[in-house]
Amino acid sequence: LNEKLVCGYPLSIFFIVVNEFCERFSYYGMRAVLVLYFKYFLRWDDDLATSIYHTFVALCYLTPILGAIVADSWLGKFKTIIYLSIVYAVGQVAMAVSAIHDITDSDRDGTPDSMTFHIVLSMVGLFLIALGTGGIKPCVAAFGGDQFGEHQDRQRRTFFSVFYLCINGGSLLSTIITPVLRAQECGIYSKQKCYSLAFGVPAALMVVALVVFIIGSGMYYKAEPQGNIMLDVCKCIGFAIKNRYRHRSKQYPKRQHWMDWAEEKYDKLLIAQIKMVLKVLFLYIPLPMFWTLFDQKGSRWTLQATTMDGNFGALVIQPDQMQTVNPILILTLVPIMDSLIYPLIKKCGLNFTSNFYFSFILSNFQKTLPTFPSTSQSQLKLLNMGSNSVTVKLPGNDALILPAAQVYPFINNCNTKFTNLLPEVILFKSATNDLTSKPQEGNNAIRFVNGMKTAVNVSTAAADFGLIEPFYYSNYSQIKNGKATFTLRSGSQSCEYSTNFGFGSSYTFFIHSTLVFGSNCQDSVTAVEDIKPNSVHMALQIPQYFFITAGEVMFSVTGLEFSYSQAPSNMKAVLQAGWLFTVAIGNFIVLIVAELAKIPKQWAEYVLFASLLVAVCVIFSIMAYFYTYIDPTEIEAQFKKKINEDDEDDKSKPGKAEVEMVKRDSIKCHDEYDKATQTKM
Ligand SMILES: N[C@@H](Cc1ccccc1)C(=O)N[C@@H](Cc1ccccc1)C(=O)O
Repeated sequence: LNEKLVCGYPLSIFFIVVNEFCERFSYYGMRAVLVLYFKYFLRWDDDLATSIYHTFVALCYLTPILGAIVADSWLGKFKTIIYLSIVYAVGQVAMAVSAIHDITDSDRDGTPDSMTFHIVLSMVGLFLIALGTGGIKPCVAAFGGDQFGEHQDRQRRTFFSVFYLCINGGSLLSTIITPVLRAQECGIYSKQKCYSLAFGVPAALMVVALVVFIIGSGMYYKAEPQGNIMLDVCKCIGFAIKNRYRHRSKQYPKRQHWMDWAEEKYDKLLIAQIKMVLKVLFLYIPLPMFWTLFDQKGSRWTLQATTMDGNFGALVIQPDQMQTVNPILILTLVPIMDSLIYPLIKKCGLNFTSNFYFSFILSNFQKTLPTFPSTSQSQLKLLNMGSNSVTVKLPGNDALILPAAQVYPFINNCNTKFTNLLPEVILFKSATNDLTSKPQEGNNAIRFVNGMKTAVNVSTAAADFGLIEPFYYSNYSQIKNGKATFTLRSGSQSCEYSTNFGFGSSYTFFIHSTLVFGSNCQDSVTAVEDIKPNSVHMALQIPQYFFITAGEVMFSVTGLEFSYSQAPSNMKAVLQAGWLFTVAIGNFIVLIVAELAKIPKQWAEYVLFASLLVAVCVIFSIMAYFYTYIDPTEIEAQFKKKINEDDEDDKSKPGKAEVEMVKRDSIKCHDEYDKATQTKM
């Protein structure tokens, strides 16, 4: 093994953790701006953008199986990492090139002329990235683990914690930096949002990751691949099932494990290794439920943040920036957990979920949405444009006193007739394209209704509402939070109207018929709140991030190490891939339940997830209680020793019946396997 040690750690792991830092920077940085690239550069709608995004993420966790098989059976981990990193870097470069609008912008108007070129190149890029990032993922962690000797268990555990810290250090930096890069303007002929830079920097980091990994080349311990192990595993399992079926009659004695039915044909060491793998894979069955919840951070939790108030005083947090809370918490929690809380929790055996808390927060924030009309109803607003209050009698309602410059919103059946409304009372029936959900990214959706007899032009620094005809309304425009000043113009006359906005509201501003242009038209515009601003503060998401991240630290960091330590020597990467496969299934559950099944009530969906997770926690605790830790190296050594002894025996006692030998070995090896697996978890 590795001879160069620094403080008891092999020097080679330095290159591996730096490689992981850069690779995760590259992956998360690119992912942070991907949906926006789809939406604003490729001009896809929300549904297509989110579907392709989730498919890409799921693919990234499916490809580890491919990488692991190649590494464990054919190329070895080192070469697999090198080759797939090259594929990965090419994919990142393809993404960066696909985002250069100037390439196909022959008319130089700032928009690409051949969208097909950009779509095809970016899809090829994403496919290569998924192949690269997924393919190397199980290899890098397992390769890092390989650098430690048999007696360096403690150091290996610390390595997996530091490895996790590097993942989160890289992802934290990139999720802060790439959105800033994207917001820059760049271009040769015309300036546009700089997606090419936002993808280019992650591409550069991937090249750095590859170079760093190659520099460490001379220092690594490189375990040799041991043939097409996965094919052998599949054949062996298939034979065991077939053989068991052939000998199903009661006259054949039972065997301790169903895999023992492969003994007639397969090496006992291989059978023992398959038993180890199956034992761990069985324990993985409930895991996808955790990832289902965990991966909603990127989708549901970010959407939840768009309905919250992100004003932190000097700092205004954007909804997608809330995701950085996860790596920040990891960077603080991993050291605390490792040295203090984790040993304590391990002693008490506590387990918890953040989802019930999450459901509680959710039920609160939805209160800022008004009641929208059903398909048989319409939303109407009565606006008194006069200077005195008026009494209005609505069909089926008591008389209503409507003060001057006030609006009365109500929902009514479509066929209701209104008669005898005073001339100064405007009946405003909302159009079918009315906003019925919170505006995106915490913005405010604003429109104007012109109650004057002349057309009025309305504009602010951030938006132009255009010329609004008499008794007509403008389209919605998005306004950021804070103070906004609107300029109202008619011919050469103008006046200004100012107001303050929070986050995620929608307003209709009514311009009174009595408006007189001058310096100020504060009293001649009435604001009607269609959707209330977000009243629940984004800081309230921090506890739910805390709980899910604490769960991640206890579950994911240890899981990485567990998958390594419990895997037989020739299937280390395969078990890492098995762990990542549970992440892929979790993502598919999100896709199916959250995206396709479309449970009508959001709270019901969360309660469903929370209940499932609680049930899964109970099942998992029982399974983990009965799991017995094994030492694969010891078991393998014993088997190898036994096989060598038997070979010697065979040479000295020629002609011994093969079947007899298989039976005897089988009994001995079972005893050894059982002895090595006696220690409970
Ligand atoms: N905590 C995450 C990183 C993260 C950063 C920013 C937003 C969300 C998440 C993390 O450590 N990820 C690890 C392990 C992992 C977790 C979930 C699914 C697969 C792997 C990673 O390797 O990316």
